[in-house]
Amino acid sequence: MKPAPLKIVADENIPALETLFAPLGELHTRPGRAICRDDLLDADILLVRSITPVNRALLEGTSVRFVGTATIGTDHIDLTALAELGIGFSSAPGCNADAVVEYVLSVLLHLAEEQAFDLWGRSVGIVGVGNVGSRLAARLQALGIRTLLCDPPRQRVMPAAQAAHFCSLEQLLNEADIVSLHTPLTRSGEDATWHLLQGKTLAMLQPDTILINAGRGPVIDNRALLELALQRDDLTLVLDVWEDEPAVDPALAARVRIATPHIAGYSLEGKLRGTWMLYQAWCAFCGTPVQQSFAQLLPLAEVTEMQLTEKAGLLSPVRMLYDPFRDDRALRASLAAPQQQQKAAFDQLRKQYPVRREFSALTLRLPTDQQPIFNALGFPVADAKK
Ligand SMILES: NC(=O)C1=CN([C@@H]2O[C@H](COP(=O)(O)OP(=O)(O)OC[C@H]3O[C@@H](n4cnc5c(N)ncnc54)[C@H](O)[C@@H]3O)[C@@H](O)[C@H]2O)C=CC1
Ligand SMILES: O=C(O)C(=O)[C@H](O)COP(=O)(O)O
Repeated sequence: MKPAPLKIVADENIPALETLFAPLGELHTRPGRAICRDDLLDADILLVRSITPVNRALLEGTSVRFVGTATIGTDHIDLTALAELGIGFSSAPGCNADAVVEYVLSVLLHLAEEQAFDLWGRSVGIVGVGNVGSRLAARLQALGIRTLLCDPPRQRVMPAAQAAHFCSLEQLLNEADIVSLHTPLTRSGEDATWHLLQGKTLAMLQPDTILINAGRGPVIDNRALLELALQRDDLTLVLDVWEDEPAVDPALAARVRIATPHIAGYSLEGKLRGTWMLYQAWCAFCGTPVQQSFAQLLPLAEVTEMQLTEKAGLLSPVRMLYDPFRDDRALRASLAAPQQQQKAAFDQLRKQYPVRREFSALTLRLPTDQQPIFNALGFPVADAKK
């Protein structure tokens, strides 16, 4: 008897499923929030994004053998239940880390222009120095911008010489002009990040601080943040993630300078890399050869080169690739809809997100003396065409 084809159940918003997973068996796509146990009774593989809670109730009694999440974050996955049920698992570590870094860099350059401050005179405190945080630090340091790093779990396991470059959360909040959060969301243990910033820690923010959260919403107590924002109009808040997603508190959004719908990681490269990593993980899990290539997934960018004159500032190529105010306007427009439609609108903005390319997709042609700084920002550079 012919073996039954593999059954793959996947979130419909995972790109490149047709290319990478359809050849492996029967592909069934579903809205991520609707995936339920009945869908999985005879499934082999479950592929999700961050909006599907994956736990014992979803999986027990099904035939799922492998779960993949096309995301960096794993706070929606009960890893203990998966291990106890003997189900293989993979996330996609680092898949969209560069996209998040570029979101933060773009936000900072846009705010520096809007508020007329010198970014080189400010220090950036990075909380969580993993894939995202370390890459952000590397680009800022290459640009010559001062960073403060806080990552107690990493610091504890480092040689003393390296650990000395790290500081406590309190020191960071006391000294940084800009605070950017890049921890996972964890709810237990000595490094738990749930409400890492709450009344007491939020009160440590220095005057005129820019606070960015492109990690997970509940890392900041959003009610405490609103209370603080109502008292302190010196703070500039940038939120990509919200405590009760897909709901956004309109009162908080009104106090936030840049409000975006959890899209910091949504570069085309980042999304495709996520699916690609799951495909590779599945092949490794079942010992089959990798038969596709990542290169085939990634289309050439619409614009691959840009000529810059001597006078061009850092913002011009950055803005061309990613303008965070575009996403801010779209989210605010969705908040004008009747309340019962707002959550669906948040999901819709993410589902229909326009193509956004990473800095690596755009080669800048510019005078030799300008090349190092643009290169430090993350762009490939080449000599200007005569
Ligand atoms: N807004 C978005 O679109 C995206 C958000 N994310 C979020 O960003 C998070 C971080 O991503 P990665 O850097 O790739 O993860 P990672 O796992 O590489 O790094 C996280 C770092 O945070 C540190 N950490 C843990 N607890 C901490 C604490 N209490 N204080 C300070 N540091 C702590 C860890 O030691 C680790 O070094 C993800 O877990 C995900 O939730 C990731 C991608 C896109
Ligand atoms: O990778 C992560 O972690 C993220 O936060 C993703 O960018 C979130 O994307 P979705 O899975 O929610 O589409």
